[in-house]
Amino acid sequence: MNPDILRERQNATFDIEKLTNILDGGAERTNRRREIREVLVLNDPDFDYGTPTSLPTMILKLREYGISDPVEINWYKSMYWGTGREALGLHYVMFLPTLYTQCDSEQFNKWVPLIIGTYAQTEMGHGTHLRGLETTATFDPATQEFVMHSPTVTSIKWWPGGRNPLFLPLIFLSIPLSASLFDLFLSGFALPTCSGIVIGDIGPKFGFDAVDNGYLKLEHVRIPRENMLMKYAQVKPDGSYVKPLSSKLTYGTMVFIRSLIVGNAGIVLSQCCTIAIRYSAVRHQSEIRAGEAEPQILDYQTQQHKLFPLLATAYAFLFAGQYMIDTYNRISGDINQGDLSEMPELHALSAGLKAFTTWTANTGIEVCRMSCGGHGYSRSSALPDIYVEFTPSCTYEGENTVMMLQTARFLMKSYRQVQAGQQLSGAVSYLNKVHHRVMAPQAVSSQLDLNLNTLVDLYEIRAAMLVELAAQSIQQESARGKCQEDSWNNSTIDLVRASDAHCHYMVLKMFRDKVDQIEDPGVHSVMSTLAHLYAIHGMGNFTGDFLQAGVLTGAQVPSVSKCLKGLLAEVRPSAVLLVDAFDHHDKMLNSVLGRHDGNVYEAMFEWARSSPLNRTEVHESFHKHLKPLQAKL
Ligand SMILES: CCCCCCCCCCC/C=C/C(=O)SCCNC(=O)CCNC(=O)[C@H](O)C(C)(C)COP(=O)(O)OP(=O)(O)OC[C@H]1O[C@@H](n2cnc3c(N)ncnc32)[C@H](O)[C@@H]1OP(=O)(O)O
Ligand SMILES: Cc1cc2nc3c(=O)[nH]c(=O)nc-3n(C[C@H](O)[C@H](O)[C@H](O)COP(=O)(O)OP(=O)(O)OC[C@H]3O[C@@H](n4cnc5c(N)ncnc54)[C@H](O)[C@@H]3O)c2cc1C
Repeated sequence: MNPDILRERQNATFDIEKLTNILDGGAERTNRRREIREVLVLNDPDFDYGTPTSLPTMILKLREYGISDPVEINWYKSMYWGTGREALGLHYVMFLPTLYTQCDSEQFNKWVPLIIGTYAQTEMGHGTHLRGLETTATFDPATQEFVMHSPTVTSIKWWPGGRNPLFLPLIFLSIPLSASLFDLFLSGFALPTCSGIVIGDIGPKFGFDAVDNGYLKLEHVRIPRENMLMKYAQVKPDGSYVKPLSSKLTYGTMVFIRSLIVGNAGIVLSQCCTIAIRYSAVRHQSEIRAGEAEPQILDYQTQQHKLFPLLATAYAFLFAGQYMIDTYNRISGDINQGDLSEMPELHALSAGLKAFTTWTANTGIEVCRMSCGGHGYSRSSALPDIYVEFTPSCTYEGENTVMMLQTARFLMKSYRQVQAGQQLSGAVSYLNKVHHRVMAPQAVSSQLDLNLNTLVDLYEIRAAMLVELAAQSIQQESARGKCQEDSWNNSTIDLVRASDAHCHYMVLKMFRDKVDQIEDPGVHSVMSTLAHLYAIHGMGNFTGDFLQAGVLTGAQVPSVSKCLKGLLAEVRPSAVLLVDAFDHHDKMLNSVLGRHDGNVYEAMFEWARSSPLNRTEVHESFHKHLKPLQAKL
């Protein structure tokens, strides 16, 4: 083991295993996760980590081991595929959940165990604006069929992931918005068995290469009436349409995946922090005091300022992810029972947190990569690949700006309800104080009050102020004679800013609530420090907001920076231990820089020597191109 890493792991001030248990949701789940990882994947003789693993093998293994719990399936798959994406991930996270939530019982029994499918909603001309989708589904009572048609080039379905040319059951969204299971069994390779179908691949992408994203053009293709998913809406044999309780029930799968993405952002950021902080513990460079040995780069304050707030953010997002999926499960259970009362809040929370966490993590991955210098740019670090695979999450499942505006829509509606004298509950209950002017800035002492509860209150006041400012912008636009839509559009910068602040407050509040639940004194202390660091770092980034909200004075601004520096120094001794607690296995991280043993250089040399470019002493291109050229000179 590298001596630096060894030293970093001595004198731990908290029980790492207990922190890992908290992240997993208990010691039993940690043990089960490790059993799946060590016994069922790594020690499985059929599993050769060096070769691409096949989906059928994985599915048969899951059945052989009796793994059916979605969380355990995800543990198995994440070990199986490492940090990359799996080819048919969309089948698991969108196609199946749509069947589970949108099929009536007869359809469920008919399709769920049998097919692998994709989710074809986006068209070349529309991804965000679902009410703009052009694909038509016209019911023909004479034949009891839907005629599916792509009337324009912009209506061609574009992006469906895992568009396996062999067969292609699709969840299809078409006008009127309904989800029809569009069974499309193609024989041969991409040669449709029935006329009217044109499919193909949309071509090379920025990354996401494990997933083949395709296109699908339909020319009056007929599918049975029974292929419309009929749990919430039905078309009867006589052609009459039974409306769903809410047209937004069709959007349910997107809410589910957005809820998953929140925790996934925390996982990906924790992977990158593990790599960058372990590497920063073993990398020595330059000097702090002349004549002394080159220090660990983790001892540079700027390196700590790059990485430790991200470390705190990774923990914050992991806890937010737990809260999000628990909230999703609770409210979707109510929706299943016909109680749609909290559906708007679930949509606003999942949309906002999906955007907030993916934007932050996306930037954070790049900070981690650049903090590793040149070696961070090497594929051996795994950081470039992690970035390339994660960055589309800011676009798919709801483009982030649009998602923030959806949350803003809910905040404005809530603000208007408070103005009308209603009492709010739930995540926006803090807006009640705005109406009663209880939100007046607290008497801010000359010293920064570092109590975590106080910091949460300050974030709450900041969010409320920005919600009120956005609402006032809309009112001012209206007062200038703008119509409602233009007043909204002319305020969208303020609206996104208000949603961002609302999400920031929510994440800090969840972090504080999780810390309050931690009983072990050592773990509580180190997590409390990280929560403070998360809050103070945000206050440093958005000082203007806190000044504008009147909860920070100009005289206090220097103490924000001073406090931040103190917290960085406080985290320093525990940094490696805090990433160890994420418990990412070397095989899954697949990073020379992030190895648990810290033996980076030896591993990097081996990694480079294994490159195909080094298979021969002299590359064949010399003999093929340079040598003949030299002979002519
Ligand atoms: C295990 C780890 C997993 C990690 C992640 C793995 C990733 C896998 C790979 C993923 C591959 C990608 C797949 C895709 O991208 S699939 C396609 C995704 N597409 C979208 O998300 C489309 C985004 N657009 C929309 O959702 C809607 O168009 C939008 C919400 C933006 C607008 O809808 P609409 O125009 O119909 O509604 P309005 O804005 O007019 O609002 C009207 C009211 O409806 C409410 N509303 C809107 N959506 C919802 C909803 N989903 N639930 C509840 N309510 C909703 C809205 O709030 C309005 O209400 P009020 O009138 O009361 O204000
Ligand atoms: C890797 C990847 C995988 C995908 N997989 C699938 C899949 O399997 N199935 C599927 O159906 N789709 C899939 N998609 C498509 C994805 O869902 C869409 O790209 C996404 O919904 C964004 O829509 P868009 O591309 O139309 O972007 P647009 O909405 O055109 O965004 C372009 C710009 O317009 C802005 N904008 C749009 N509307 C507004 C507004 N109302 N207010 C302010 N600004 C606005 C956006 O903020 C953005 O800056 C995938 C996409 C990617 C990148």
